[in-house]
Amino acid sequence: MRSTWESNGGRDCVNVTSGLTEVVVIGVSVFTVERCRRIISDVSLNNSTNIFWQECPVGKVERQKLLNQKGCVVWITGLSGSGKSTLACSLSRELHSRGKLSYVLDGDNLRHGLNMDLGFKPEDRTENIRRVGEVAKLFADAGLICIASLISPYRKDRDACREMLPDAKFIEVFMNMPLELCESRDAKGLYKLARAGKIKGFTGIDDPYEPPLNCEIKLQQQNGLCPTPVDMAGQVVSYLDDKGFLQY
Ligand SMILES: Nc1ncnc2c1ncn2[C@@H]1O[C@H](COP(=O)(O)OS(=O)(=O)O)[C@@H](OP(=O)(O)O)[C@H]1O
Ligand SMILES: Nc1ncnc2c1ncn2[C@@H]1O[C@H](COP(=O)(O)OP(=O)(O)O)[C@@H](O)[C@H]1O
Repeated sequence: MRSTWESNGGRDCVNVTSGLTEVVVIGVSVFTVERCRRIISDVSLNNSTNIFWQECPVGKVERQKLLNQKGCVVWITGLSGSGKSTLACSLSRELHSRGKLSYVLDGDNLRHGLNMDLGFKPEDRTENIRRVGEVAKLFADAGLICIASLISPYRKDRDACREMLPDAKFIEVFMNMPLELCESRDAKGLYKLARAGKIKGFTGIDDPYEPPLNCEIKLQQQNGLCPTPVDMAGQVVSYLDDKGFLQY
């Protein structure tokens, strides 16, 4: 019998040749060398390796000039019923009327297609937000004002999207509406089902919503009244205008 010790990323690994079979011992596990080769091959098939970035002669700058605007992502977060979709539509309409190109990525809608394989477990929500962040980044690169409206309840997931979009191109809009207001609206009857225990893990009821710590725009009630969707869209448009996104 022959054996050799090798370092394996900090873990010890012993390669043993006994009779006809060469095996690899990692910790308490024993693998045949053939099995190890298959694992390594699977890893390199599952993770993209040997890939190269392709440049194109028409780039973001050219697209932005054509559109006379700068690509960015307006990320609307808040409880179910806080008015995310309503604001997204109102904002999109207002931008359109000013001749600015936008596109709405709505959580509910994306769960009918791109994200139809995902549920509402924390890891599914994280993957949901990651995918939408990547898609939003592509839209911003295309030069559009991308409006993403998702509950996006976990701060770390929203922050990960922010990191994908440097240079202040990620504009987080927090619908800071009290749970009582959202629940009283209950446009889809989901709060009622969640209170009755018929939906588990509902945001704000038995799953957490982590409010942003430093968002760009916070929308809330004033003197107990919710601003109209048009007023709220106006606040976001003013922000985009001030920051120079509505021209090139
Ligand atoms: N468990 C649970 N928790 C929260 N919401 C639920 C749940 N189950 C279904 N729904 C409906 O799904 C919509 C939220 O989808 P999102 O993709 O925005 O959610 S998340 O960002 O991944 O948390 C949400 O839409 P909005 O009401 O527009 O927010 C709900 O209609
Ligand atoms: N600014 C607002 N003022 C009054 N009602 C609103 C406002 N925004 C939304 N609503 C109402 O609240 C309900 C939930 O709005 P919605 O946009 O679907 O929320 P979300 O997308 O966050 O679930 C709808 O019935 C909508 O008409």
